[in-house]
Amino acid sequence: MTEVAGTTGREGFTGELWRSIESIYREVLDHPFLRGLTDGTLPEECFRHYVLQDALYLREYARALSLAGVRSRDESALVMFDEHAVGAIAVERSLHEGFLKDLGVAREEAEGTAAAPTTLAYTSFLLRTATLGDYPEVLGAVLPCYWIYERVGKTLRERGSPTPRYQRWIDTYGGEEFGTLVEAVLDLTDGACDGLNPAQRARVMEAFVTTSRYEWMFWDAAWKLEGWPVG
Ligand SMILES: Cc1ncc(CO)c(N)n1
Repeated sequence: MTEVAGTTGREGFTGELWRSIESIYREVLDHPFLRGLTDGTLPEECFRHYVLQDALYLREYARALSLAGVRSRDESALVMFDEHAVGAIAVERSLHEGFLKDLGVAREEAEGTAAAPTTLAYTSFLLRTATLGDYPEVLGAVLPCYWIYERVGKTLRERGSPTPRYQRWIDTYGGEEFGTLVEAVLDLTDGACDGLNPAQRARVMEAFVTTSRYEWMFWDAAWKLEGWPVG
């Protein structure tokens, strides 16, 4: 193991969670959308689809984080998740001011964009789990949103991109600051899942795997310019 601290090679329950998605994560890194970000071949319309859908995603993700905070018994977790919810909204706004402006997408067009099937399915799953799941399951469901992006950000930063716009996107998630934040969520998850019985742990893992699948699907939907097949 080359990295001592950080979010790789973790022990404990979160380490187990990561090992359960290693094959999904490999498929994420190999996806043509992510390959295209770093070799510069990603068509602009796919990136545009991604950013428009991500703005919609982030609004709902912020709500799921806020619910995670409300559901926590721990005051510092409440503060942390609410800060992250604020952060997600700030990123959503910066997408409008940054990437969408840069891509020539007018605010009205962005606001008139409906959630694609995968965006709706993914955010519905997050919000359902955040409201109806047990608290540890909520943590399992939100964790890949942080962790996969952080690992993807670091890996893509190593690969680099010849396209300045794509490099800017990579830098959003590949920085040290995001890594520190993710580590705090990992530590919280390990603490909250300590003492769960095997059936409870299995449910946390199931939520973790489901979200990880949706992460792959989210990039895949942008790659395919996914829309509703009817209506
Ligand atoms: C789909 C998706 N997952 C995770 C993140 C990171 O917050 C994001 N911006 N978008």
